[in-house]
Amino acid sequence: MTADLTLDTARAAPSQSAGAPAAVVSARGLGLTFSTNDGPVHALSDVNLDINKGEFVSFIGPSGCGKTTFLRTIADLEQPTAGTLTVNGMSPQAARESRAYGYVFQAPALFPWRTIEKNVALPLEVMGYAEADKAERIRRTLELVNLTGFEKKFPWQLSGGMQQRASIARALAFDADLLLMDEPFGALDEIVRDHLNSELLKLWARTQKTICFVTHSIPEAVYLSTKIVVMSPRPGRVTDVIDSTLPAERPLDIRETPEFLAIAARVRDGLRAGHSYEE
Ligand SMILES: Nc1ncnc2c1ncn2[C@@H]1O[C@H](COP(=O)(O)OP(=O)(O)OP(=O)(O)O)[C@@H](O)[C@H]1O
Repeated sequence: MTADLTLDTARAAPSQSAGAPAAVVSARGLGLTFSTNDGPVHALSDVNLDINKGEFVSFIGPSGCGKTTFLRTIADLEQPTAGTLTVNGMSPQAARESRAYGYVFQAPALFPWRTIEKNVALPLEVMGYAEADKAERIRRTLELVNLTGFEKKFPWQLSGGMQQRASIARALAFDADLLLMDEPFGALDEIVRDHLNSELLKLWARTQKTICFVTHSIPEAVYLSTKIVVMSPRPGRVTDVIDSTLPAERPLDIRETPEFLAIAARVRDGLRAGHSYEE
């Protein structure tokens, strides 16, 4: 069953100032059907969702439930075939043109022939930032992700976790308020992932960005998020939206608390309900 997806927008995110929450992303009846040689693929169906300023929202669900498609639609890399989607109150195209978001991909996607600082500089070069401003932004964002001192290294001289931190720095360099992260830590081992999760939470608290984060991991989703969006495939739809009751301050051992485990259990139930083992 598809849950009532009209969300509680009154619950203030930690970084939000008083007053009506501003929806950074708003989807109403959003659908996206791909036409393929094998017939239509319903990647997204009737998605209704508001993501407010300063929220950390995770998208979780089995392979093919439309998580990446939803992120790509926000980023104007895919076009909806039904419903509406706004980003900062604008069309996704207008939001993209106003550089509303930074995108962090599954793999670090750094250019191997560029140093770390030159990789972070890339979007700033494309956008024509002045030299001094560019240098200051590179310094600041590398400091944010704890990569000060690694400016002149090449990506292949860094560990996988450090490379992914450099990708995050690149996505943050031009001060977009919205960060779209598609399974950024999926390929990393658990210890590194734990570390990056807690670093990401600190970074989020410091920068007050709105973050949309795709993951397959229940603990990761529960640990990071103010809101967890559970999705199911065929057609890709939202089956549950969980507002986290965990405090903003989250040491890693919060994952053993009853409150954490209760949220994780609800996510697991949502995933089970939408999962077919026959396919
Ligand atoms: N360009 C495309 N053309 C046709 N079908 C597509 C295209 N992109 C995605 N799909 C299909 O749309 C559905 C949703 O895909 P999507 O990548 O959004 O899922 P996902 O939840 O991100 O999966 P995963 O967890 O495996 O990354 C899948 O059935 C996929 O095969």
